Amino acid sequence: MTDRAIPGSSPPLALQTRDLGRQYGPVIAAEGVNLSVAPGETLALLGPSGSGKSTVLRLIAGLERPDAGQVMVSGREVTSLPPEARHLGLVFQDYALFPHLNVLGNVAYGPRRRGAARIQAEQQAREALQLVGLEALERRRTSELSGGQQQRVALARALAPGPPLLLLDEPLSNLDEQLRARLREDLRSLFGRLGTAVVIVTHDQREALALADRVALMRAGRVVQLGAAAEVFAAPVSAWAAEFLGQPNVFALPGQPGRAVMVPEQAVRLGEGPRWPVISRQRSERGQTLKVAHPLGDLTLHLSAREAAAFSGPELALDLDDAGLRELPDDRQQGGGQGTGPAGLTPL
Ligand SMILES: Nc1ncnc2c1ncn2[C@@H]1O[C@H](COP(=O)(O)OP(=O)(O)OP(=O)(O)O)[C@@H](O)[C@H]1O
Repeated sequence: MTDRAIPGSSPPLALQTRDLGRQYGPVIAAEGVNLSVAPGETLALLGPSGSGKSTVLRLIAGLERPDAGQVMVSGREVTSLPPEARHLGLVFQDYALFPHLNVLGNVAYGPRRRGAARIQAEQQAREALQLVGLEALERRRTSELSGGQQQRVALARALAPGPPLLLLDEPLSNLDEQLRARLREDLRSLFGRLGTAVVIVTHDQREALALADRVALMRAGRVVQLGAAAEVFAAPVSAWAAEFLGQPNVFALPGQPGRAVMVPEQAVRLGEGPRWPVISRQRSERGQTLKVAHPLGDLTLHLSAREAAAFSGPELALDLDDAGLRELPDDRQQGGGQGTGPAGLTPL
């Protein structure tokens, strides 16, 4: 998949990868990965477990060497450089903080390593701690922090040297749902203020939609869709992509092998047309989740409390708005990206 062209006169892209590939024995972890991230832009690498997201991030970081392709950071080719020579901020899942250093010491570590004098490094560290709202805790030992606070220290540590590109691998994965939601908000506003380019790995669709300007959807080592976050979610390229992005109603088209149809809920008109049996009703946060036996397949519908009260019988009348349906290639049987072992990792 080709990313957009680089205009000649604009500032260099914060990141560009060209045909990046990495294989582990028979497993193709990344293949033909072309990404670009403009300064200040956030790109999410989204995909199921085993689809190659972390591999791509490690290749960008220099923690792994690619078998093929190139990595450019701020217009400079860095493919053969070690991580510390790439001037990147890294926050990985196991964000090990240094236990023998306090919060300030942890965050000042990066600038010190880059040659800053102690006073200057601590100044940069304090600015980074302020960005993540932890300036009051600079003297704390890291073992005396909550999980969310440790996560913020890790982020401040990555930000302190002022890297033009920040790489985050599932940065919210070890936190409970409430904290995740709060940090998601914080990160979004932080990215907006910083102007740093960000690549964030996530398998969580909501996180990608909340944080990223653009999304690269990965399956079996390949980028299968790349675009503005809202567009990717609204217009998935295939039945597999639609289901992974959370569309419950994707059905094989009868008599048309390899073709499927996606029925977005906006295309369902309740209370008109033929009546279909309701198979199940479940209470949800918003109202009710219904399953309706429709000739296309079992339709899952989310009704508000008011709609649920209005349509409470054993049957539901509904009509589909043809213009709102999307016909898609049905690639769901091709396997890959579910982390189910080599058989599930054949590239598309
Ligand atoms: N060091 C390694 N040795 C062998 N195989 C590896 C190695 N690292 C990754 N793989 C394999 O490469 C594939 C892609 O892994 P990767 O960790 O990049 O996926 P991911 O999308 O980040 O998954 P997750 O969301 O579970 O972290 C997987 O099949 C994985 O088992």
